[in-house]
Amino acid sequence: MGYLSCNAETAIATCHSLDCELLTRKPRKKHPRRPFKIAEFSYSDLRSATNGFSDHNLLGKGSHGSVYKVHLQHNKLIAAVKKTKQTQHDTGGCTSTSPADNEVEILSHVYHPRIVNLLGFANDPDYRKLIVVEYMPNGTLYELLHGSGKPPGWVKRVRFVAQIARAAQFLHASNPPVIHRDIKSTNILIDSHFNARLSDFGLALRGHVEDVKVKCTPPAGTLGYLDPGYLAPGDLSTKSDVFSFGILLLEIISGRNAIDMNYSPSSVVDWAVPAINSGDFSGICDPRIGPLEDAEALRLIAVVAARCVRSTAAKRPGMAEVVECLNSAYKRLKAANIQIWNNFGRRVGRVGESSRVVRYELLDESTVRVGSRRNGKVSNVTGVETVNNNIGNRIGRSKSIGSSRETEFRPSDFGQNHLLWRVGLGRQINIERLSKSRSMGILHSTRLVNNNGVVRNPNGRKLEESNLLVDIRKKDPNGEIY
Ligand SMILES: Nc1ncnc2c1ncn2[C@@H]1O[C@H](COP(=O)(O)OP(=O)(O)OP(=O)(O)O)[C@@H](O)[C@H]1O
Repeated sequence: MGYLSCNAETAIATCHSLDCELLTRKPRKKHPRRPFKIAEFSYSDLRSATNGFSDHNLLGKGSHGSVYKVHLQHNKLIAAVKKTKQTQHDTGGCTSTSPADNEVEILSHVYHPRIVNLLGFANDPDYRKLIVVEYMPNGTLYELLHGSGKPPGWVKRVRFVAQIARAAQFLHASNPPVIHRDIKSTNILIDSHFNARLSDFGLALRGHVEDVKVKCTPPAGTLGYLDPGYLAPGDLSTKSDVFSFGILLLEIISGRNAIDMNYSPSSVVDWAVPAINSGDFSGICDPRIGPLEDAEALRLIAVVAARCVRSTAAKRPGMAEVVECLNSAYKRLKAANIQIWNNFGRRVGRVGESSRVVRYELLDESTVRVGSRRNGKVSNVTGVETVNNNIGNRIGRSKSIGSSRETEFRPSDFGQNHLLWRVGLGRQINIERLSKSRSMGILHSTRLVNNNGVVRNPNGRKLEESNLLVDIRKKDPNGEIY
C-alpha cells in the first residue's frame, strides 16, 4: 500500500481548519423517514422478473456477485437485485456474516436520499440473501470521470462530492455510527435526477468502536482508498472513511485514478498533496476541464482533500466539517454563475415572451442562456423550456441559426431531460456532439426524436420538411427517451 509512505502530515501544515464557516453552522436538519416498508420478496418472483438472472438484465458485476435490473409490482417499481456468491465471510474467528446479510442488516437501519436505499430482500434456495435496492440509471461516478464521454465540469463534480460527503456525515452521525469502509468512485451511483448516491454496504460496520463486532472484524476496503493507519480492527474509526473520501476528492479534482502507474508518484496522495502544500492548486486540476476559475473555491476543495488524507487519523476533519467546506465551495460556484447571468442580462436586455424563436448557449453545465433569433440578443430563459444540468455539458451554440451548418443531437446524448431545439432538415444533417462554441435554436413543438436519432411526428411518421421544430420530452422511468 503506497500510502504508508506518504507525508501528507507535514505537507498540509499550513492549512486552516476553520476555513469552512464552522462558526456559522446551521441547526441540524431532520433526516427524512423511509417512505416505504422493507419488503420480503419471493425468490421465484425475482428469478422470473430477471428472466432467470439473464445477461440481458445484468447491470454489472462486483467482487461479491452480480447486479440485475428488475421490474416489480406490475412494472410500477424498477429496482436492482444483488445476487451474491458467498455465504460466509472470513472474520478471523468471530461470528461471521456474509456481505449480503451485512448489507441488509445495515441498510434496514438507515435511510437517506444520498444513499442507495434498501427496498427489500429475498432468500435463495441455498439461504443466500438477495438484496433489492433502488435502481440507479446513470451509471457510476467512476464511469463519468474515467469513461470515454465528456468529463463532468466543476459544478457537477463539486455537487457530487458534496452529496457523498453528506451521505457519509449522516452515516457517521447515526446511532450507533455506520462506517462504510469502501467509499470509492465505483461505489457512487448516479440516480435519475443526476444526484450522487453512496452504494454497496457489503463491508460496512454498524456499531461503536468498542462493540465486539467492530473489534473482531479484520480491516477491509479497496487498495488505493484504504486508510494506511487501518491495520488492525482496533484502528477503525469514522476517520478511515474520511481518508477514503479524501482520495475520492483528489480523484474528482485531478481526474486521475487513486493509484495510476502513468503518473509519478503513482499514488494520488503523494502526487497531489505536495502541490497543494505549495499552493499550486491549479497544477492538480483535471487537464480535460482546466483549473476551476474561482481560486478560492478551488483552494477550499484542495485543502480539505489534503486534510482528509492526513496519515494521522485524529488530525483529519470530521465529515460535518468536510460538508461545510464543500457546500461553501459549491455556493461560490453557483453564485458566480448567477452573477454571469445577471451581468449578461443587464448588457443585452431580456427577450420578450413573444420571441418565438430563441437561441441558447452554454455558460457551464448548469447554466443556459437564451436569445432571440430575431434580435440576436441573449437573456434569461423566461417563458421557454430550459435545459437542466444533465444535458448541459452537451449543449452549445451553432455558428448561427439557419446557417448552412445544420446540427442534430442523438437522443442518447441527453440522458433524461427536456430539450427543445430547431433543426433544419432541408439539407444533410451532420450528427455530432455539440461543443461550447456552437449554438442553436430552441423551441415549441411536440414532435419526437426516436432512439435512432430519426425525427418523427407523434404518429411515428418520419418528418422531412425543413425547419422542423423538435421536442425531446422527458424519458420514461427506465432512463430512456420516449
Ligand atoms: N442500484 C444499482 N442500480 C444500477 N446499477 C447498479 C446498482 N448497484 C450496482 N450496479 C451496477 O453493478 C455494478 C456492480 O456493483 P457491485 O456493488 O456489486 O460491485 P462494485 O461496487 O462495482 O465492485 P466491488 O463490490 O468489487 O467493490 C456496479 O458497478 C454498477 O454498474
